[in-house]
Amino acid sequence: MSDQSIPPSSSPGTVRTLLRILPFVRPFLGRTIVSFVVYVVLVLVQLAVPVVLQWIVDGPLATGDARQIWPAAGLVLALGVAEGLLIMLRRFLVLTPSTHIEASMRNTLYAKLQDLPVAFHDRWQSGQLLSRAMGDLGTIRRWLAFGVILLVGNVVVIVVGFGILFTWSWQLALVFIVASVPMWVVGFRFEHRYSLVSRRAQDQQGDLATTVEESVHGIRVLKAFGRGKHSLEAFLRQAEELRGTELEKARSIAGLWLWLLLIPDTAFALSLLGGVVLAASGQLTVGGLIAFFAAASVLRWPIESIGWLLSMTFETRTAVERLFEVLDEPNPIRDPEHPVTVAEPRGRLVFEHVHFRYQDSPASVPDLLEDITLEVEPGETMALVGLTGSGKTTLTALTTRLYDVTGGRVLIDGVDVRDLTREELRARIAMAFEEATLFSASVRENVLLGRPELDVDSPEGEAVLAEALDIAQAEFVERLPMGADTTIGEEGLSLSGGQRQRIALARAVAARPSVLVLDDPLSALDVDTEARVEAGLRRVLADTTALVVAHRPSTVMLADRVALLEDGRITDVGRHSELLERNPHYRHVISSLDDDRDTEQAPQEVIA
Ligand SMILES: Nc1ncnc2c1ncn2[C@@H]1O[C@H](COP(=O)(O)OP(=O)(O)OP(=O)(O)O)[C@@H](O)[C@H]1O
Repeated sequence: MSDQSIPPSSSPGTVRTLLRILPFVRPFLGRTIVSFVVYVVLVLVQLAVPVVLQWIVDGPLATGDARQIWPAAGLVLALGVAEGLLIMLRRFLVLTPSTHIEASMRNTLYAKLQDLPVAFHDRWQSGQLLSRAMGDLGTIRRWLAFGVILLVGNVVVIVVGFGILFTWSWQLALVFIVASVPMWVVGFRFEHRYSLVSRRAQDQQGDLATTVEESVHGIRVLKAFGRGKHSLEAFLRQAEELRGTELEKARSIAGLWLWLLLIPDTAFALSLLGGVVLAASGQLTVGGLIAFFAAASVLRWPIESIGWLLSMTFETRTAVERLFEVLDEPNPIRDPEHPVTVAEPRGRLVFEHVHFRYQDSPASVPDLLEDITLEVEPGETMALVGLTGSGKTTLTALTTRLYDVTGGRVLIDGVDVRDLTREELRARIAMAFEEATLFSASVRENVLLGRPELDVDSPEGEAVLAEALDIAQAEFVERLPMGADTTIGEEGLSLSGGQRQRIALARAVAARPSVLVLDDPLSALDVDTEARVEAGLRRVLADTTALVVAHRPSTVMLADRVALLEDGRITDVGRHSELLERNPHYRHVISSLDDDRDTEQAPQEVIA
């Protein structure tokens, strides 16, 4: 089971949980109530047929008055037509609201996922989120369209129906009701068992979705390492587990069904016995007896349906719980109540006694970043250098609040980044990562992602695009089948690692930020292309502040100054040549970078 599950026993009751979707339902509450009323009227119309029957049997049939038969038959026909029309009306009324409600919940969930910080996404499996956005919301929609209306409607109808039965014969009605009581006991016992197993099944579906997603994503690795069979076996194990849980669910429902069929049948049989005795002793008319059983037959479906409606309701409760586990997730990285704006953006980036530790790191482990103080002046390019795992990527992530500092401050142009709205902050600082993520959209849309104010097809958009592609040396775009309009990303054309990185770099450049944060975005490029990209970047970086994580000596050469990160601390800052001269650890890092990444370039060339 996934980490995200909570045992239903520790969660609030079913009704309270289900009521949480009320804000989404409220705009359609009127229509939902009307469809509920229509359903109750529908079943009451069905219940009216036995009343007419009784009247026919005890009236015209008993007296032999043929003239009254026709109006009675006409009434039964009218009731049948009314029933058909009401069924149509009910379906029409429920379908539109339920799809709207599902869409609005899905939009809210998506917006929440976008808003939640990276730390949340670090913890949650994507399949679990996917299964909530698709499967769970579908379950809620089906319940809103049919489940809740049938459930509440059927309960009302059962109560009214029992009332009618009482007016015909209180003795028979009593027998019928008493004999039905065990059904409610079975229903209550079912709730707890079914909630547990239904939660487990929904979590396992999420885990399975994660496995499918991961293996589709990592298909190359699986094939390259010949792990397809192993991965299939693991998948089958998980699928088998889910099948077992689904079977358990089905068995649980089957057990309930047994009682839900057996009990009304027994109640029926007992009242039939009593009815015959009452009719024989003259305490009940024949018409009354027929009407009683006709009405009891109409009540059979509402009584029997309670079983699956209950299971549907408990499944929906689980779906609602799973939905709100995400929607309730607090977001510590929020916009300030009284945001400040940077009056004159110049691009001065300052880390002031910054501390940081990941949320899940044990208390015994020291902070990952300790007392970082670093000033990057406007227009300056600062390279961050350190051994692998020293915290370079983490430090860059603090600039745009992908994570918040746990101590100290990050300032841009003198303003704490937490005092700006996230929108303003992320307009001031653009990032490019080593792992270039592209979206299923055209090259143009991917590159201009950070310029929402620009019409992508306008001449201005075209100019920004051309300049950014030129700086990133992404001239290959012209040779794509539809140039910059070619769809790339998962649904489009596959690009090489280096091509992807250049598009991502162009995206960061096109955002025209005051500060550019580059986390080793040139790692997949060959030396020649890297040199050309660097020349292009030098033009941009001349008036843009840049913080560049360097994994290659050649990237270090791009920088005005270098900050050396050693075990989470900045231990030296200075020009590359100065550091080489005075800092043995720097020499060690540079030569190890050289060995790791740049075997084709001699160390002397770099140091020179
Ligand atoms: N999301 C995360 N949650 C918990 N720990 C993390 C997370 N991301 C990174 N770490 C840990 O933080 C440490 C520093 O990682 P970071 O990626 O910042 O180092 P780096 O210097 O950029 O490394 P590299 O040069 O290999 O890219 C590592 O020990 C890593 O395991």
